[in-house]
Amino acid sequence: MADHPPPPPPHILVFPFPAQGHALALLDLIHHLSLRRRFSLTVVTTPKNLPSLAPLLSLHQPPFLNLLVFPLPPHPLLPAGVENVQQIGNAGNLPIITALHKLSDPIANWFHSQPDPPVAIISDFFLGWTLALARRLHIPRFAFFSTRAFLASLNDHLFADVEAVRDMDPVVFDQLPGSPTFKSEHLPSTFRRYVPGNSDWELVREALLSNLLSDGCVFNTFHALEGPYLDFLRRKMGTQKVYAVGPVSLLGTGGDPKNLGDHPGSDVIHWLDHCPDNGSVLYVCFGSQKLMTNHQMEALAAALEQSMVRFVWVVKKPGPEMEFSLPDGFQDRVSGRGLVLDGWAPQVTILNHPAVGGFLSHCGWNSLLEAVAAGVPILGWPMEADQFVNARLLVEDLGVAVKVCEGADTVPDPVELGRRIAQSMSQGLAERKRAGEMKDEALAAVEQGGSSQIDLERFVQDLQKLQIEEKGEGIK
Ligand SMILES: O=c1ccn([C@@H]2O[C@H](COP(=O)(O)OP(=O)(O)O[C@H]3O[C@H](CO)[C@@H](O)[C@H](O)[C@H]3O)[C@@H](O)[C@H]2O)c(=O)[nH]1
Repeated sequence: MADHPPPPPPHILVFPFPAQGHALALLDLIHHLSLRRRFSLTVVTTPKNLPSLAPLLSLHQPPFLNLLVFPLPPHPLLPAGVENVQQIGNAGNLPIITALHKLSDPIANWFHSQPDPPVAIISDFFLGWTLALARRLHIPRFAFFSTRAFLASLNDHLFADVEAVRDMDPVVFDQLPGSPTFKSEHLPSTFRRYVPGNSDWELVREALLSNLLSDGCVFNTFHALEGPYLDFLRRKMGTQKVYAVGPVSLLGTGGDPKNLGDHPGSDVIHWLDHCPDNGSVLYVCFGSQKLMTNHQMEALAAALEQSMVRFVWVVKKPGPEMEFSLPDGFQDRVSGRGLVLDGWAPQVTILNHPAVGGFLSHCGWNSLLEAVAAGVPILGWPMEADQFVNARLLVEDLGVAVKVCEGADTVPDPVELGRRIAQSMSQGLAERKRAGEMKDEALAAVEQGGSSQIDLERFVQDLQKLQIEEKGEGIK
């Protein structure tokens, strides 16, 4: 008897959230899932977000990687043409989440028109409403977290009973591992900005609460960093389908900005190549969406100048036509030891350059993990979102970071910040040794037999079983 042809690869619908700090990590995971052609993935996006998928599309094509493009539904808080949080900063999260929710029906209609519809949805944790969509379509939903496992528990705890913590300060989380305590001003921005009864905010609240009710959760973290929180989530969700697969920046080049044609990175690498290979360069970057005020820029410029350290500083401009405000003559005075880059840099490549030995960061989770994976100590300036909570882990619990400033609107004292920078870049820094140890743990996690590699393979196998279940081939 002739052999049956192999079944087609499982079709999965993937829905990234259009913010670089969310999407790049999921693109790295998509890249990994697309390798060896084990899946047929359909990625939901909007027209203006297509360029950010270019690196992925240069590596994978249909039928293994497909796009499903919808115009972004309008929202009164979204200026025309804005489709990504990077364009308007953190305040863009709410209207973009709400606008994307309106794609529920169009996606369901598309699903029903497919000869081979998806057997699962993998979607960003800001898109928790996709759980209701998945239930409608009778398929499982896996939440992808571009941030840490602890944040999932924290958000769930905060939004489950808002009143219980509303007036508490500090807030004690005695049901979470380690019973952490945070000042209320350090809690995630989504919670601090939440307006009870407002329909957009209620959607966000429900979406965040849907994550731990989903069929599984995938985290850009690794066991050695967050073991107790991952175990807590497995108990809370009552499933082993909690996968820690990070650092995803080590998985491949799915979202690596160095592949983007309009963000050339060769000049900065060339510049770094001419610096001594001794970790003497400080890399300064505050993620993809934080726009600093002129006063903050001036203070930081003065601090960098006074520190006398070598540096690469990525400066985000207020608009394509606008200039950033640096003190007069600054670039001339730091010429040869400081490089200012306009808007975007190949961060992962820079962090892994041997000349780089420190990272002044806002403590966005991806930046932190990328620094950990590169063994670079962090000089933390947490500002908003989950950044205070992340800084706590890196500074107090793991000892790979020092805090040099805090607050989204803070204008640091240049003399003090310059002194802290100079001190932190010294070779004797204890955090430098710890960063080297954490790097070894991160690399071990993604190697064959490592915790993240095992979880990734579990995830792949669990997704493949769905196809077999769907085709009625016997997995119970
Ligand atoms: O010039 C740049 C700037 C950023 N990046 C990349 O962009 C990502 C930025 O992510 P992250 O460090 O997490 O910062 P944000 O863009 O600010 O991310 C948002 O989303 C994260 C979670 O997904 C949160 O942890 C942050 O607090 C929140 O601000 C990282 O992969 C960086 O490598 C570059 O490659 N080049």
